[in-house]
Amino acid sequence: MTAALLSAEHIGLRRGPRTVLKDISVTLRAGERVALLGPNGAGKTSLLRVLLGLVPPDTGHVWLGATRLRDLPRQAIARTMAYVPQAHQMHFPYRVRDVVALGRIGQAGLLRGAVLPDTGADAAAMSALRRMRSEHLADRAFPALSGGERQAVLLARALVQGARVLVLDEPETGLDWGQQQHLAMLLAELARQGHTVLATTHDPVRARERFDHALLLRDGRLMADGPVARVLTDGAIDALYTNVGRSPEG
Ligand SMILES: Nc1ncnc2c1ncn2[C@@H]1O[C@H](COP(=O)(O)OP(=O)(O)OP(=O)(O)O)[C@@H](O)[C@H]1O
Repeated sequence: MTAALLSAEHIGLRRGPRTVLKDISVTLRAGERVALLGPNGAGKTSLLRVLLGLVPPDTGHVWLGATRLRDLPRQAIARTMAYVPQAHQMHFPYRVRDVVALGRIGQAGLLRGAVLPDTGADAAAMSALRRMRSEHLADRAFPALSGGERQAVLLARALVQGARVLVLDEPETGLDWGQQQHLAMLLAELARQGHTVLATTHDPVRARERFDHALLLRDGRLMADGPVARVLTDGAIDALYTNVGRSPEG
C-alpha cells in the first residue's frame, strides 16, 4: 500500500460549547480521490481546516508524511497542500494567467514584499493551465468565467503552488452536469499523476462513481472510512442523512 501523505490522529475540536470534531483519525495516500460526506453541520469544513493546518485541533495531531503539521512553517505546508475554495470569491478582474501565477507567491522568497511573482511564473502558469486543459482561458478575466472554468483555473493555481494534496470544499456546487463531468475528469487525471484529492460533496451517488475512497462524518464523528463500493451503500447513505441532530451532544 502507498505510504500516507497526510494523516490525522484522534482529532478533537471544540467551538464554544460545541464539540465539532470527535476523535477523528484518517489517512490520505498518494493518488487517491477521497470524498468527505455528511449532513449540513456534520463538521466537514472544520475537518478540512484542521487538515490544512488553518485551525489547530484541541486534541490529536495532523501529520504531513513523518512531520507534525504544527512543526512546519506555513510555506512548507503551502508547497504540499492547496485549498481550492468554492470558486466565486474573487471580484477584481485579474487575468486568468495572473491568478494562476499567484500560486508561486507561497514559494521561497516570494512572500516578503513581492506582489507579483517571478519571471518563471507566467511559464509555470501556462504549463499548469495546459495540464488543466484551460490554456484557452489564459487572457480572460477571472470573474467573467463560468463556475467550472474557475474550478479548473484554481486547480491550475494549486499545481503552480506545487501542492500534492488538493483540498476542495464542495467543488461541484453551481456546476451544470457537463462542467461536473469535466471537473471529475480533471480530478481523475490529477490522481493518476499522483496527487491526492480530498473533496467534500453532498452527492453520495455521484461520489460512488467519481471517488476512490469515502469518509462519512456525522455529528463530528467518523462513521465510516473505506473504498466507495464498501462505504457508500444505500443503507449507509440512508443512515448518514436520517434523523440528523438527534444524537446526544458530546
Ligand atoms: N467558529 C465557529 N464557532 C462556533 N461554531 C462553529 C464554528 N465553526 C463551525 N461551527 C459549528 O461546527 C459545526 C460544524 O460546522 P462545519 O461548517 O464544519 O460543518 P459542515 O459539515 O461543513 O456543514 P455544511 O455542509 O453545512 O457546510 C456546525 O454546527 C457549526 O455551527
